[in-house]
Amino acid sequence: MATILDGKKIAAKLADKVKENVKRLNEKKIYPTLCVIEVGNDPASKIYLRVKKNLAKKVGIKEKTLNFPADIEQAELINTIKQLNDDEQVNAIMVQLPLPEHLDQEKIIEAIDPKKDADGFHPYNQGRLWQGKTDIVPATVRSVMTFFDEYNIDLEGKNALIIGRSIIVGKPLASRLLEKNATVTIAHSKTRNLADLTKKADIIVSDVGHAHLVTESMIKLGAVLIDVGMNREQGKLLGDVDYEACLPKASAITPVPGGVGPLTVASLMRQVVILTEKQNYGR
Ligand SMILES: Nc1nc2c(c(=O)[nH]1)N[C@@H](CN(C=O)c1ccc(C(=O)N[C@@H](CCC(=O)O)C(=O)O)cc1)CN2
Repeated sequence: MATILDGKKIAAKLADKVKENVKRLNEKKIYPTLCVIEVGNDPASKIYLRVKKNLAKKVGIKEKTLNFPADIEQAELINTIKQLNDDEQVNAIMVQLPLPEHLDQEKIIEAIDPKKDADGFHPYNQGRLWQGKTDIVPATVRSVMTFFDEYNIDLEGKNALIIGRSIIVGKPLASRLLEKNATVTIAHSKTRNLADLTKKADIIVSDVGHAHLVTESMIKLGAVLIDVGMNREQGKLLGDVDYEACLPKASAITPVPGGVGPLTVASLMRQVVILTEKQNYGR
């Protein structure tokens, strides 16, 4: 039976640490501030933003959300980001994804000052990550790596399969796993015979948004399964991994909900503190 990797427990531990970090900054009259940009009224984003707001308040991070209508013009959004880049009261900026289709996500992310890039999605920070500089890391990637640390899951020489090649998870995670000396494969929508790859994997991280894509017959005995997928079906939240069926065969597994999600939000708060500390280095 697999060890259940408890995202809520690890998130609470990380949040306590972040709260201490914030207290220390406050003693120097530094008040970490996160500005969140929300475009439109996507129901799932609303849930995630509420979780972020609540945790920011709990750990003492100042948070303000700017909500724009779904039909906002790209130039106006980029202009707002530029103003936030210049605002000394703002330490960290993030744009909640997904964005409405008429907006160019790449251009919007590129408008964020890399020094205030809470998500670590800016090409400059993604490039630094590939060079092994691990201070600014996308929150979901930080969350996945924290599970390996907290549960002493050794990565050296292991076959790690990432399913999904987004800049939010798949690509930056590959660089972190390589740093830890795993042998990394990235599968994606055009991959043939996915099961051939999953059966050889010691570690599988799935982020494709396809409910129960990874089944019991596709994994090897003792595999570590990290499920980033979040699929809402008939009011239920399901992961990319068939959790119940894989539980007896895996050695460790994250549940959905209660796995990667909560730890991602705590990791974002950690990232806000890191950005604030870097901006105030020497104070
Ligand atoms: N700018 C960003 N946009 C998005 C990101 C991101 O990292 N940056 N990731 C996801 C959404 N996300 C954070 O923004 C996120 C997803 C899930 C959770 C979470 O706590 N999930 C709970 C379940 C909550 C529910 O009931 O739906 C869980 O897994 O237990 C938090 C944040 C896409 N966009």
